Amino acid sequence: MQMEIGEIGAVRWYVYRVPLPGQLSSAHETLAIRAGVMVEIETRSGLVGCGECAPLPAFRGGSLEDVLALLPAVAQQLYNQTFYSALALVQQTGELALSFALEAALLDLAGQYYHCSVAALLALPDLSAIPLNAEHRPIRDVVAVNTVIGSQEVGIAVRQAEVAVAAGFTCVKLKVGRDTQLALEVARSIREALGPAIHLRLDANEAWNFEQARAFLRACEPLKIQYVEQPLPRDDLAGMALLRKCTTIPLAADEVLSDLASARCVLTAQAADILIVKPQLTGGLLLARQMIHEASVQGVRCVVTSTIEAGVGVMSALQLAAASPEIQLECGLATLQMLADDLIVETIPVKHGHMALPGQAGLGVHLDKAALAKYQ
Ligand SMILES: O=C(O)CCC(=O)c1ccccc1C(=O)O
Ligand SMILES: [Mg+2]
Repeated sequence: MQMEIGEIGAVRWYVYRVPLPGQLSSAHETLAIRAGVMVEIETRSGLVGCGECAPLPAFRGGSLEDVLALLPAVAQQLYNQTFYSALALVQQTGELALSFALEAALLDLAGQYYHCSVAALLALPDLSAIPLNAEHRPIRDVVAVNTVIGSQEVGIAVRQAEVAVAAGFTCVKLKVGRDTQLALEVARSIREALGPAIHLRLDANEAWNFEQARAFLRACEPLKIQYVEQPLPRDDLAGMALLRKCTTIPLAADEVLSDLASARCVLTAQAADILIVKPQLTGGLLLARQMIHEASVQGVRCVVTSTIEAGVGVMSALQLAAASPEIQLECGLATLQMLADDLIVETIPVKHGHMALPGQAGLGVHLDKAALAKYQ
């Protein structure tokens, strides 16, 4: 059964720049401002879907300028298209972050049309045959999430971890820099301060070479580390595969993942225990869903994270996590409070280390036009 959502009548976009008042430091950079573009797709019947494109070229992928250069032509192509032909078009824009945004907007429209969440659509085995009148449900309504602490001085990191745990988080992700001695000291201090029950994961953001990573992981073994993200440079799949054999701490792949092909390379090389799936950077929710499925079939667990986008991007990623039965680990979605504004009308609360779907059709969020004007 094909959908009758109606033809696309308008595509609009809003460029934004939002500060991160507290900044976020990693081995890559210090993030102080986040720039992106919100998109809206409107059907001739008056449904409006939204999506968010927030490239992060310092991490991977193209720039916002690349996206803005492409967007007018892609928008032009979308006019008068029906749902499935539009979906096929947006999956190959040439910029993964733009594909993510436009696909999310289309899924938002489809969810509104079918009175179900985007998570429920993503949980369907086949989107090309959405059963009419079926009861569409997501896999779950609530997703467990971690807090994230930037790389910084020991005392500040410990205090931030304690505040997060007092607020109900049971999983803390710590960014660690190039200095493995300092990284060890911070990890040890946080473990001592929080006790043994809290899940503690580390993100090295490619900071180390093989010998540094091996020594660090060995020293970390008593600290009950949940996993370490991207200890080695992204290209070093062989190094990752070898490092996995040298430690009992699970290793996660992040920077190395872009499209589905890159994930398949990681799986084939047995280079990770866990994939960090950032739908903003992998080319869309449907592709990310496929990535999670293929990883799980091969015994590799997945974590969905934001890229510190505003509310539309974070909600898109939350819908993906809620649609994925394979995901048991806490997801990296509790990042909105780092931004000066979430640019949406709704708020997406984090309660006791969990984030809930809004219980609305589609994505369940709407652009805050006043906030977009303020941060344009
Ligand atoms: O995982 C999280 O909790 C937050 C997401 C995050 O850390 C991140 C956000 C933007 C870019 C890179 C990364 C990363 O995981 O390295
Ligand atoms: Mg990471």
